Amino acid sequence: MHIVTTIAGSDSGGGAGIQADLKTFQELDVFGTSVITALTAQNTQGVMDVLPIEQAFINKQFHALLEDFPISAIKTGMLFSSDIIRTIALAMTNLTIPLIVDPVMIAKGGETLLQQEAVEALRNNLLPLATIVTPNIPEAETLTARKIETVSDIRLAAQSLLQLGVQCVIIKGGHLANKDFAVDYVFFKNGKSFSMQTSRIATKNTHGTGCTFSAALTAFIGRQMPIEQAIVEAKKFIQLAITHNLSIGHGNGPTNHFAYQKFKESCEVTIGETQ
Ligand SMILES: Nc1ncnc2c1ncn2[C@@H]1O[C@H](COP(=O)(O)OP(=O)(O)O)[C@@H](O)[C@H]1O
Ligand SMILES: Cc1ncc(COP(=O)(O)O)c(N)n1
Repeated sequence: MHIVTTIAGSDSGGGAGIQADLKTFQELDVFGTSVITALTAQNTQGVMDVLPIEQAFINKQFHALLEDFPISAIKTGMLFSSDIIRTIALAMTNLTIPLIVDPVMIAKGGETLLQQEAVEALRNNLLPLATIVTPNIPEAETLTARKIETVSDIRLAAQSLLQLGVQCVIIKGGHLANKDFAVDYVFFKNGKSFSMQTSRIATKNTHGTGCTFSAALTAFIGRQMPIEQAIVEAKKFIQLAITHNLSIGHGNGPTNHFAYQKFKESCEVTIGETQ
């Protein structure tokens, strides 16, 4: 059994954060463990409050796992403050476990999940340790201090993130103004790149899409799948989870983690260039 870890915030509403990650891990046959960085009082309508966990206790959770389990992949989600980021970065130094960083910044409702002062720590302390970073467009803009409107802007932003030492950058196009397709762009340190296109699903139930995508990626990497195949399978997982989304709650409902195992054979991802 492969063991993977999510270092993220708790979403009491169950659609994003630690809860989305563990549900995704379970569906993909890996044993999920967690380091909780913050509690959120949250539902499909928004985040009502955030309670960050003390640095020392975050450290204890992480070391409890590292001392006991042969962890095969780690992902980070909501990290909230520069202190929390530095704690995680310090504990990750000298580990050779693949690290997937989902640079979560703002909830769908606009609430802050990463303090403004923490962006520098994310760039300078954590990204150099990352195997893969998965920003959406606004996150990539914040991390690179560049406006992103075209595919050429996406390529420049990815190059600037690769220069920090990340092995692979996936810029997710969920926020691009394309009503027909959801296209993500993948860039590797060795210069290789490709795009992944699926049909865009017209739904408001996209709570937790970024968390679920990066959790699926972490599970496949943890299962030792080759990195390019893991990225495409994670795109299938999120496409099916959005296609079969759950209309629960009064706001933006969550995605459906059960869909991949039922429908994966029928899901098409079109691979293209990044021009
Ligand atoms: N309406 C949609 N239909 C299909 N795929 C989508 C849709 N919205 C987002 N995605 C996909 O979900 C994943 C998460 O993207 P995104 O929503 O940009 O992340 P985040 O939740 O971090 O903002 C990406 O693979 C993106 O292409
Ligand atoms: C605890 C927590 N972590 C992350 C998100 C972001 O969710 P999304 O994946 O929709 O960007 C969230 N709303 N809450």
